[in-house]
Amino acid sequence: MTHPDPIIQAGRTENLNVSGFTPLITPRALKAGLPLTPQAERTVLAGRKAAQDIVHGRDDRLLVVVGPCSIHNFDQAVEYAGRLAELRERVKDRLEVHMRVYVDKPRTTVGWRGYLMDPDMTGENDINKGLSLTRELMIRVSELGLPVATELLDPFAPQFLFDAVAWACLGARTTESQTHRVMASAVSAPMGFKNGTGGGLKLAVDAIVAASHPHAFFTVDDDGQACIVHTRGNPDGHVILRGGRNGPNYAPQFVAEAESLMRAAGLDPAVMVDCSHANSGSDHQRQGLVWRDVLHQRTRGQKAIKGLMVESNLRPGKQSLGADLTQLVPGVSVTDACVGWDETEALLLEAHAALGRETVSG
Ligand SMILES: O=C[C@H](O)[C@H](O)COP(=O)(O)O
Ligand SMILES: C=C(OP(=O)(O)O)C(=O)O
Repeated sequence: MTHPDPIIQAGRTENLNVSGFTPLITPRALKAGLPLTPQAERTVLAGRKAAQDIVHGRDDRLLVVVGPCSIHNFDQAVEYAGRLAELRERVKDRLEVHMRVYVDKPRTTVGWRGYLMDPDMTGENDINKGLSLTRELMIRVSELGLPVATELLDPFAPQFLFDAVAWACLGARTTESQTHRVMASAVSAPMGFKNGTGGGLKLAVDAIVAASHPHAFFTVDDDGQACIVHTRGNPDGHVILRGGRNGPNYAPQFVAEAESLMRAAGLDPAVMVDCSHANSGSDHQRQGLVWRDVLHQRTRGQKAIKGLMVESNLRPGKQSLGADLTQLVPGVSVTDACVGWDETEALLLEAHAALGRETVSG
């Protein structure tokens, strides 16, 4: 007698929840079509070195990672990058400015997964197109002399994109993930590790220690061949305070706690504060308050503060992603609310002035 359930009839035990497989371009083919240009390469190398020097205390400037919560439009991202590249030049003696080119979005439950995963924002998930557009954008941004900062989320993405990345981070949802820690150990760029969504700080320091050691994991090589990667470990990790379930964590006692946990782990103390997320209660109008408070701590002598992060876009606020994409307002975030360009410029200039006074008094 045959079983009534067709799956049991067929005797299948795998791919029961898979609706299809689509071939993915190889890293080599993607890079051959969109090679890193010499100018972009110079930006990546200089951006990495500057961030490494800041993290290890060899450079007194502040690392500023600023830009959209998520990229969703190529031209708007290039316009933003053009403005930020000019501003970077004006403040570069005291601030090392990198642009958030965040294309792979972790979600609390479900939602649009970002430009890399779904560049058309239709739910079609044309990842081949997302890879190509993201790579082209990262190269364009780097060619402006502006280093690219991004979140490391999808396990295969670095092989396609990370030659164009100057600074990377593990987000609050993945800092405790073994998969992501071992991937971080392979990354050539300096990396920030956020505290967990619950506020856990020790787990970020544990992640830095884990990622600084050699590991092995599996992924694909440049030819798309499945392979085991053996890593050396990433020595350039730092903590990012982003607040947690119990509220913000940018106040001096949290910075001091991060500093002492890092010292206890034998690491150079290096803390970046994310002015957004739980530190602003996701209210973009509060990012400036956090920015000023942290700057004040730094100019009053808290040298473990090495960086600041701001979610910023051409225009302030956020909009929801409806079915009719023609209704989207240009330059407004479709994920977390961002400060607009004018405020971004004001905040960076204010920091530049404040750090000038630090030099004079320090
Ligand atoms: O920075 C982005 C978001 O905070 C994160 O991706 C989670 O987003 P969600 O809570 O809207 O899903
Ligand atoms: C997702 C982000 O932040 P977090 O991991 O802190 O939520 C982000 O910076 O885009």
